[in-house]
Amino acid sequence: MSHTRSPAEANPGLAVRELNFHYGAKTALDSVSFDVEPGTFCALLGPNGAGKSTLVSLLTRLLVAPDGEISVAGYDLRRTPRKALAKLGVVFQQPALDMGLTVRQNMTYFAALHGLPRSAVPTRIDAALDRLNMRERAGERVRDLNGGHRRRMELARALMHDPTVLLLDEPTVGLDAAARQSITDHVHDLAAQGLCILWATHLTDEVRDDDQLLVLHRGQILARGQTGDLRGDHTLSNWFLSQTEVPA
Ligand SMILES: Nc1ncnc2c1ncn2[C@@H]1O[C@H](COP(=O)(O)OP(=O)(O)OP(=O)(O)O)[C@@H](O)[C@H]1O
Repeated sequence: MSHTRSPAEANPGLAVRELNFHYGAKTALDSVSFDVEPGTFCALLGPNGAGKSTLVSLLTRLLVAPDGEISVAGYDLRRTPRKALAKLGVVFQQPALDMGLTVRQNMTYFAALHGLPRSAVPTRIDAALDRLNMRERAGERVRDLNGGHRRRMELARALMHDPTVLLLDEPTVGLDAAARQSITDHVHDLAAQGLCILWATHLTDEVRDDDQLLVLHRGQILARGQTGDLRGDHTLSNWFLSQTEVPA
């Protein structure tokens, strides 16, 4: 069955149009619209309670919005969910790894969940681990890895099915400064290789001046654009506070 492409589906990366979501009487997202093009690192910056997790849940279809439109790599998430989700990689806030299995065993298990052809799995795993400089860790048990390497493994796992869009929900929670830096560097490299990245965070020091920025506050997009242009002469932290502070 064919259908007319919507404006959102014209974006080969991620497109969101007029998304609303309510928990009972509580509005969590209010007319949220944005685009992230391939080859772009886009930070979704919002204080606690802004609606970031709700948005991630809608993008991954854990929740379904009553209206609005989401398109992943040109596939509408409502009309063609399997195709859209096949183009989406996700790193959730809470690690989901079997500590007793090796890196390769964890990834093999995940490949099966994705329905990747058995014969292709070893090559896919090696390629994904190479992208994160993790191949030499393939035989180690996850419990023996440090927090930074565990996260890198999860990133590699999220890339195994070759997604176009990569979604990360506060991926540096619980990591020390060096590991945080390493993960942010790796994910910027992935954007430079052509991936479309949406990185949800409440930490301004994870955002660079040439990143795209979406500021989410109380369910609404308050600002969008290139980070350096938006912050002007202010530090990002001060500018962000001025955007999101609640008058006393
Ligand atoms: N299950 C729920 N029932 C009712 N309200 C909810 C529920 N989940 C979230 N909310 C509310 O919706 C709003 C958005 O929450 P959400 O968790 O999406 O924000 P967030 O930006 O991810 O915050 P955090 O960084 O603290 O996780 C908040 O006001 C929150 O209290």
